[in-house]
Amino acid sequence: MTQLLKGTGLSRTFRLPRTSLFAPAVHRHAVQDVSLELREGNSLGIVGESGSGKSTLARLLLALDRPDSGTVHYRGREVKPGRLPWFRREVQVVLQDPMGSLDPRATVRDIVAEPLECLRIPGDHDDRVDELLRAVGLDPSVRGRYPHEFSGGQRQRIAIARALAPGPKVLVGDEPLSALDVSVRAQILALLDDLAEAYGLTLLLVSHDIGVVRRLCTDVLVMKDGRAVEQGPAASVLADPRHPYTRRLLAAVPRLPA
Ligand SMILES: Nc1ncnc2c1ncn2[C@@H]1O[C@H](COP(=O)(O)OP(=O)(O)OP(=O)(O)O)[C@@H](O)[C@H]1O
Repeated sequence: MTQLLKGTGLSRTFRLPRTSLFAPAVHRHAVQDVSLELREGNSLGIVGESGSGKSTLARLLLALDRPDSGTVHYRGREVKPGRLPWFRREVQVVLQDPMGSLDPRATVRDIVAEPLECLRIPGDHDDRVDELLRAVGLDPSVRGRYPHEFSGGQRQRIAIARALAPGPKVLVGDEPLSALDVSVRAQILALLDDLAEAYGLTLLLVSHDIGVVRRLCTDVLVMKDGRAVEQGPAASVLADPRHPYTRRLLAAVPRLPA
């Protein structure tokens, strides 16, 4: 299977603001020496408690932030923050908060067409926007409306349509369901599952919800205090976790009575 995204020895430390004139500078090791591989057709779930470094790791892999050490490669080519049109066509992202990630002054048409225009992708953008809206379960007639006119779930559908616009191979989701009502989560989860199948997407999903990862991912990486404490096929890691932290995470997942 072709290797798509690869992170090697990634570390990122943040210097926190001093809390007083005399307090020593504090450094937060958000990600420490993490390596991972994403292979075509597989999907990787990054799980861990809040603050374990999941989003920082995702930002490094998306080349939205620069590691202090380590490298990111896509199909063997090194990726560094900067103008990366070739990489942005291949790897797209859906963030947690669809309201925060959609420009309130832009119409749905302009939001979904943004990557097509920024990446100068040829073709009829209006037709492509309509096709993408249909793919995410929205009627193309909504193209002239604004984000505030939609529910949270519909806004996340718009964000997903935008991410799919350039025809990416990899879709990164940073907690794409956690800002949504519980009733809507299952719908967006099913949509991501269907789209991954229909478009042959490789997913990289950051989630604190192991149920989501169990449903969508073939592989899992468990983060604790910035380190990857366990990684491997989801079926074996989630059925027979080796690390006590993974066991604790799994034990914290509420189970519905059969
Ligand atoms: N820009 C930043 N400046 C300072 N500290 C940061 C910054 N970004 C992240 N951190 C710190 O790095 C650590 C890891 O944060 P990160 O957001 O990656 O964790 P997370 O697992 O995604 O958590 P959550 O699920 O709550 O989003 C946290 O302690 C966080 O406070």
